[in-house]
Amino acid sequence: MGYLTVKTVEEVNGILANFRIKRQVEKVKIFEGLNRELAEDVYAPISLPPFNRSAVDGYCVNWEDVAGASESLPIFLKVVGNIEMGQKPKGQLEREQAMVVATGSMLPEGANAVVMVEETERLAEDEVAIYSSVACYENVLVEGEDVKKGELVLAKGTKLTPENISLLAALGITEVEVFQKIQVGILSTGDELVEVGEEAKLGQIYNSNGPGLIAAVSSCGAIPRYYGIIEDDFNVLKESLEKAVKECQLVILTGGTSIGTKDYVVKAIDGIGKPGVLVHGIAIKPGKPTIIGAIDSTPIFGLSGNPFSALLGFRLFVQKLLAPSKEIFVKGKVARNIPSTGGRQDYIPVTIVKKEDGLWLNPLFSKSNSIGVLSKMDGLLVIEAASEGLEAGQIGKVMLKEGINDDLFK
Ligand SMILES: Nc1nc2c(c(=O)[nH]1)N[C@H]1C(S)=C(S)[C@@H](COP(=O)(O)OP(=O)(O)OC[C@H]3O[C@@H](n4cnc5c(N)ncnc54)[C@H](O)[C@@H]3O)O[C@H]1N2
Ligand code: MOO
Repeated sequence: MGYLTVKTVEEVNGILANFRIKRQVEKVKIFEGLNRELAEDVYAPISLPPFNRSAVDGYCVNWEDVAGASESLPIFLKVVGNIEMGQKPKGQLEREQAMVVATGSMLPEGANAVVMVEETERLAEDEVAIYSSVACYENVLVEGEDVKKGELVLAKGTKLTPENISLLAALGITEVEVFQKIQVGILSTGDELVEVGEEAKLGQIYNSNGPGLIAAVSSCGAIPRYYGIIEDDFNVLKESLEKAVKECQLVILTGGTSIGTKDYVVKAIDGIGKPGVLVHGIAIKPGKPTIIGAIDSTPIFGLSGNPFSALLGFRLFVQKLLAPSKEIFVKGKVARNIPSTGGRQDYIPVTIVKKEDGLWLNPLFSKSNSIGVLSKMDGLLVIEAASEGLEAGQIGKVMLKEGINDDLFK
């Protein structure tokens, strides 16, 4: 596998599309199900509503008994009882009878409409005047009109939202099978790194990729498992990678992707199993030496150690597997000429200014090692590989930074 056989982003996306991460299944209580992905089809065990219910406060009747009733020509019915909320009606409703119902009460056999209380007058304990006619099933929530027993209500793969959880509860379902969250191993490589909180001596730098990637993984709904800083030693790296591959369903390494004497990531991946390294070198800037491989069904990403490249590699490739279609793009005019080397997709940090004539994009100075600029930017301007840059005033496409209020730019 040669480093110089650089693949295009489209080719890489084609490879990623064939990845199938092994997902375990677990049962969770619906109270804990928010944002989890169903691992089973859910069929309705009961209908909704489960029985005919009144939609209003009033009197349940047989609609034919009150046909033609009006203010000037009321129809008188015999009141034979009250239906309490949550109670099964005692007996059925005979013709020319009425029962008092509340919004949500179960209707008795024989009742097929409800007259609202304001269209009636109670004349005596056992008599009510009805001043308005009703159609069949008027003011009735009919059994099964919302969901039919046996119907497929939520398909496997559906993400549980508050609405879905409410539906499961309405159906009396307390637990569902969901996919376990994907566990993502994160390994930082580099002898120059120290963990934040420790003392960085001259020549050393803080490991910023580790915490950044932990956060990026969490924001995709996966579980980060951090394996710390791995020294630049082939055997140590191989051992640590092997452990992470065993314990996780996806692994990310940063650093050691280039072709320096201590860049062991390619060798380590190829050394622990098949298919091994599939990509080494992608036509993007920054992030050219990005590595993608797999051991059985566990994808492994070797992201460049450079912080900008590492986080870009995460968003472009790792995120495709963990949380596809999370990206939000906007278009705007570039404020200055922006040259770009053709043949590589170029990502340029920009701030976005909203003016009367639309959005304007101001490029920010950056290198692949930049990190301060990533917090200042609003997003990354994408210059396609076929383009050699954009002239001031030309339209460009920006991938918005995560968490930015995209309403500002609509
Ligand atoms: N002779 C060549 N040298 C390099 C090439 C090349 O084609 N030929 N490519 C350059 C490019 S482009 C990139 S990108 C880098 C890739 O470097 P590595 O992935 O091997 O990463 P390192 O060398 O370990 O580190 C690069 C840079 O990033 C800093 N770093 C590393 N890890 C972290 C971390 N966890 N937190 C913060 N910063 C980190 C590291 O100190 C270096 O400054 O290779 C070029 N070289
Ligand atoms: O490809 Mo590298 O990430 O530009 O420095």
